[in-house]
Amino acid sequence: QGAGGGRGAGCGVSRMPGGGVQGARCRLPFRLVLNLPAQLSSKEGAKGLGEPPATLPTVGTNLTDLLLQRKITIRELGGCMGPIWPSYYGDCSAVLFMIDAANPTQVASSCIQLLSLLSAEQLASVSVLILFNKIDLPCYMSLVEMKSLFRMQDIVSCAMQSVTMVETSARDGTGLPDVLQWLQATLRDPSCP
Ligand SMILES: Nc1nc2c(ncn2[C@@H]2O[C@H](COP(=O)(O)OP(=O)(O)OP(=O)(O)O)[C@@H](O)[C@H]2O)c(=O)[nH]1
Ligand SMILES: [Mg+2]
Repeated sequence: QGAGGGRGAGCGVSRMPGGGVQGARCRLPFRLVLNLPAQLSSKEGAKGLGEPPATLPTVGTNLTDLLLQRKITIRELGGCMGPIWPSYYGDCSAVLFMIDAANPTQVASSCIQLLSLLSAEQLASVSVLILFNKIDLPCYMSLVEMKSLFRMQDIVSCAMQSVTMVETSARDGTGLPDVLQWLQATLRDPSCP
């Protein structure tokens, strides 16, 4: 999800250029992280999110620092980088798996990618938040529809991880306070790696 809207100076968030991996441009309905509003900081909490930043197509990988209880770095990996996602698993404390809820043609490939991620040994003790994004679009699929299409009940009951789901719009900011609360609670948990 376009993480290029960096305007972090003085507001608790800084964005850095990508880590050097620049994949070919392609659009897939899933990726690992999201863009959070630049106003995000531990002082302001979920109530101070303000206007969401602009969204942009994902190119390669993007890094964003958030100041919560401590500094955390969010790495966004584009869907087309799926083959090299595992190289980042070892350094991961939480996973945000973002799905394009307005793209029914890619549900199957998103589901396969999700299953592969959930079955990775290195992520066995890492909590996972699934974001059904783009719910601002008129054609988006509801949470009930997405859960049914993904057979989410089966996936969650077989997963080693704690799996949570939320509907979001990176465009208008819907659901982002929930994402922030989940991140804070997850990272506060002593069992978080
Ligand atoms: N309407 C709407 N558009 C969004 C939202 N999030 C991102 N976009 C836009 O959707 C377009 C495609 O972005 P993505 O769906 O992230 O696809 P991509 O970045 O090309 O590829 P991946 O992130 O690797 O899947 C871009 O122009 C984004 O700005 C959203 O919540 N709502
Ligand atoms: Mg993207």
